[in-house]
Amino acid sequence: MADLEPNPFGPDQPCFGCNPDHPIGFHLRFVREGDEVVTRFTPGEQYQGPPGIMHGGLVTTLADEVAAWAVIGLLDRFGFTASLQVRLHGPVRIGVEVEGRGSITRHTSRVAHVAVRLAQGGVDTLSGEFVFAILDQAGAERLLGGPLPEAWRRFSRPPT
Ligand SMILES: CCCCC/C=C\C/C=C\C/C=C\C/C=C\CCCC(=O)SCCNC(=O)CCNC(=O)[C@H](O)C(C)(C)COP(=O)(O)OP(=O)(O)OC[C@H]1O[C@@H](n2cnc3c(N)ncnc32)[C@H](O)[C@@H]1OP(=O)(O)O
Repeated sequence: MADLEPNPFGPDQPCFGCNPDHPIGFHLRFVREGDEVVTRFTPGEQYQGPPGIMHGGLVTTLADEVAAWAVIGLLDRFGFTASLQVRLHGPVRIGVEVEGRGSITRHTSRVAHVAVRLAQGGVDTLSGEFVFAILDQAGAERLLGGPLPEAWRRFSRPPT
């Protein structure tokens, strides 16, 4: 098990899922366990939909972040979420630790497919399949609307 560098994109990155100082974000950190990235997160009351239950869209956001970190931590690339399919098997209870696991099911230099599972108390609450587009520097700059900071460039696909 190895801790992944918690903020490879630096202190100014704004991510809801993983910026450690985000005012309302998830503040996720990840470890690598073999071919998986793993996070643990206890949802607070601010993430409720129905009383006592985490909002399904936020559960999906949590899974999206796990999937994104599978690409970062296992492929050393940054992927932009291109599609996702999730199944919510059971409620995610507020105040109970969630374990999230992500792994790469297949990938090329341009696309990565990621499987995610979320569980509480060993019982699966979500399973999902995500597709990420891995862009070259020019593509990432077009999508982001400006130049990539130097430290982010190594996460892009080499130009073809
Ligand atoms: C890369 C440098 C580093 C950038 C770092 C950025 C930020 C860092 C800072 C802080 C962040 C830290 C952590 C963040 C962690 C997680 C955040 C979660 C992730 C996100 O929240 S991210 C935002 C939401 N996300 C979007 O905002 C994308 C909107 N969308 C698009 O912008 C386009 O839709 C795009 C670009 C996805 C595709 O555009 P496109 O198709 O024009 O691109 P392109 O042609 O290059 O496709 C390339 C290959 O992907 C294949 N492909 C595409 N889509 C596919 C699919 N659905 N299924 C199967 N294959 C697919 C094509 O078929 C082709 O494959 P092939 O080449 O083999 O034909």
